Amino acid sequence: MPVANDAPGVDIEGTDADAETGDLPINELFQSLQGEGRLAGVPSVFVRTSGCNLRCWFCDSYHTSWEPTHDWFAVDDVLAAIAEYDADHVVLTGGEPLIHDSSEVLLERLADRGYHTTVETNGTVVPEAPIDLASVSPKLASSTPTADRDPDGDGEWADRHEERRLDLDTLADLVETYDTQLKFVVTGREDMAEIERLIERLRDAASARVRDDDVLLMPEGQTRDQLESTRETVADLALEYGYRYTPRLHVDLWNDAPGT
Ligand SMILES: C[S@@+](CC[C@H](N)C(=O)[O-])C[C@H]1O[C@@H](n2cnc3c(N)ncnc32)[C@H](O)[C@@H]1O
Ligand SMILES: Nc1nc2[nH]cc(C(=O)O)c2c(=O)[nH]1
Ligand code: SF4
Ligand SMILES: [Mg+2]
Repeated sequence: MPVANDAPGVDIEGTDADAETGDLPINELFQSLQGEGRLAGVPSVFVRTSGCNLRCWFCDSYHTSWEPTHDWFAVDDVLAAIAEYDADHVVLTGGEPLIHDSSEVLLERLADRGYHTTVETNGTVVPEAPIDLASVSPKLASSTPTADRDPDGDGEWADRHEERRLDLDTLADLVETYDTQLKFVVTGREDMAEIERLIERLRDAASARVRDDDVLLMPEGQTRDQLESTRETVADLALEYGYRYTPRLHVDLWNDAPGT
């Protein structure tokens, strides 16, 4: 599916056209190897919705967050596009896929058809839908688009991002409801205190167990060159703290090429 350039805007709360028509704003749909997390290396079809309720300064999917582009597709057409590929695994990502009500419909239909589903989410929304692996990436303070790091202006999103990025009850609800991995984008050692504190609070708040194994550290970097300077530090931190390390296989393999 092509990336559209002149589609109508996406309401950041996900309460716009999709609520009325049941359509989803799709930025891209492609097959690749899952590049991140527990299922890294597994051939998967990626469905990338457009629109996000956050604005990480480092977002590697700029055209779903800072400057969203998409075409609107009926859920049935998304399913037909997925069926074109010989794949058992589907990854629903974005943008933030769970701001769209129709993502729940898509996930129901994918489960009916026997697909294994992973949802890549920032952990601010709890859906009512079947998900095999909730790949939750809670956003740390180092993700906030302060004026000096805003890719698109002068920090006008910083306060909203800061207010929304973490909600402990929502994270607890997610880990209680789904098989969950917690995948943190790590920019450096400074992030570790916040991760440790968050995991501690989540363990207190949630009735489900959160194992060290469920916590993954992922180096920040949109390109091979950027990863070159972060990956070893993050690998060392995983060893030091006893959490998992996850590579960004797709970036190692294909750099920042679209549709990978
Ligand atoms: C584009 S996001 C879409 C899903 C959801 N909005 C989220 O953030 O989890 C997909 C994954 O890429 C990660 N990511 C985005 N930009 C990144 C970067 N510059 N370096 C490393 N990971 C990044 C996110 O944390 C998330 O795990
Ligand atoms: N190959 C590949 N693996 C991924 N895992 C999570 C991705 C995402 O953008 O959510 C992603 C992606 O964009 N490409
Ligand atoms: S939450 Fe995900 S899609 Fe949204 S800006 Fe951050 S990385 Fe990008
Ligand atoms: Mg990606």
